[in-house]
Amino acid sequence: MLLAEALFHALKDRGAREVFGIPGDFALPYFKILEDSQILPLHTLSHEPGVGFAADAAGRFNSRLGIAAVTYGAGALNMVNPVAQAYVEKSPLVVISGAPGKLESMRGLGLHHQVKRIDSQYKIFEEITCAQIILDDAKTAPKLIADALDRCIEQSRPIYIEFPRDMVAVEVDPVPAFHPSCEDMEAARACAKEVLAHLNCAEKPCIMAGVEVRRFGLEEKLAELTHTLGIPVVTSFMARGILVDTEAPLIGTYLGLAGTEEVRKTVERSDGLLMLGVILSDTNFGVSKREIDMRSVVHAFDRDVHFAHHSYPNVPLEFLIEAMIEIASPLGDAKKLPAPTYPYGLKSDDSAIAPTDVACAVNDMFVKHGRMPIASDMGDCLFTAMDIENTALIAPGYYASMGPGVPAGLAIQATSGQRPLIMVGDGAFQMTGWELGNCRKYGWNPIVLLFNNKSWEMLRTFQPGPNYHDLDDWGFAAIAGPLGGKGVRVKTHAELIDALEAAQQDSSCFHLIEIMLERGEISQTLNRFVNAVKRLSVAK
Ligand SMILES: Cc1ncc(Cc2csc(CCOP(=O)(O)OP(=O)(O)O)c2C)c(N)n1
Ligand SMILES: [Mg+2]
Repeated sequence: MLLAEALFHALKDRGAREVFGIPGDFALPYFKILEDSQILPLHTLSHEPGVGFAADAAGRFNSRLGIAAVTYGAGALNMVNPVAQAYVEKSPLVVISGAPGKLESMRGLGLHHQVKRIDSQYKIFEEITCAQIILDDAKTAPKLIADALDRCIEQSRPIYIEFPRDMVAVEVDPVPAFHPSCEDMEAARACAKEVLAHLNCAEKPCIMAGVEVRRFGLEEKLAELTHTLGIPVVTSFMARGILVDTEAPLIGTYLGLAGTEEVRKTVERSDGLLMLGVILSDTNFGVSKREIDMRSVVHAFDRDVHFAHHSYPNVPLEFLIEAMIEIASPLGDAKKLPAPTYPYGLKSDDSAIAPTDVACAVNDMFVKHGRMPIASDMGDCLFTAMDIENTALIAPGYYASMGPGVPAGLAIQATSGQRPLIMVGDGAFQMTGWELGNCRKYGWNPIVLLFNNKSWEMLRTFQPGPNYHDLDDWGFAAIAGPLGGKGVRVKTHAELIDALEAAQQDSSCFHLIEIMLERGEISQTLNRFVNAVKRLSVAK
């Protein structure tokens, strides 16, 4: 078969459901084979940052591979930021970049889209991917692809595939099937026994579930384990939106001083905290009132399990949880643990809207129409999402780049068929919100909540005063129509409630609800977060 077909079959066999991309002359040959072969559907978007955010989100949502296909130089380097975000937030993103053919790179001419040297792009992607390959040899290409894709899956991190345009149609053998690296189930059982003994000795055991639980598709298994154990389960900030509709005794999301006191005390006062797949980042732990004593923590991450003074190497999270399920017995009573609480019942009146009112209105809408998956951008919209009842959430909770909101929402619908709720600030919408213009051709119809405070408000809360936080009023609602959707600007509770209901009643296109907020009007969670950061930075 053709090398490009072998690559696309390998991606599909390992769970990829679609490709997001923008072609260029170095990529046209493999794009043509992608279209002709119909192995995977192609969704083109308008700007490579959107392609990267969308492909990353598709992978996160399905716990499968996300595929971004671009051209050399101007395309691939335009996508560095989203790939970096995928790397630190552990997303299995596959970057395919077209590239010059063997002969043209030997003519001694500077090629268009080339930077310093022909391999400059490869070197840049070495810094933000866990594996990099160049498909320049028909004999070795199938095995190279198999090994790189398997590392993408097992490490849940991006990989880089450089595809010279004179190689796409060479005849090759099929790519070998997924082959897990050796895992020692006996080591996992020994580790599980020690973890459970550790929890058993603790007076206040607690489990914190992190992003790896989602990335490796372990929510059901973790729910089974934690329901048996009957001890409190929290998610990290990054992992908000997992364990939805499961029997896990989930008491909330750990946000340190920015979250609820009950969750904070349960975590920070635990003498037996088990962290499963949790990224040790400032956004997950930066506003802890009390440093978590890592000597009493067991931390399973990146295929290692760390105790205070020793570790078990190469114990995948799936194997550890399986081994714990085999021998787990109750340590507490799940029924006695408190469930998270959320705001409901927004009054339909002429009051001005505050961010927390948006969460309230969305919760009311979910009660009436059913929950929706949420894609959130960085900004107060993400902190507001913490007050929305637990539902699948794709958000940049660690690397914290602006821009993923709209592309991620489109990806959720492309890859799952579910109508998403997108939450985005006006600043972030100015960056990638225009991808909504692609909804009509693909029949996507997200409901978009645009928090318009005419401001980079998050930055203003950290640094009040300068005018450079002020944004102009772009009148976003009026732009929705020409982009193929419907837009409405809302200023009161009643207008917001009516706009949400209208959007629910009309699935013919995307609905952009431009929510006007006063500058300085921020969510309670962001307010607690900023106060905690300020207090802790003074205290140190
Ligand atoms: C790609 C990128 N460039 C700059 C920044 C830095 C930043 C973090 S938050 C923020 C303001 C966001 O404004 P928005 O109106 O979207 O939301 P809100 O604060 O609620 O009003 C900026 C500029 C980040 N994170 N990513
Ligand atoms: Mg704003």
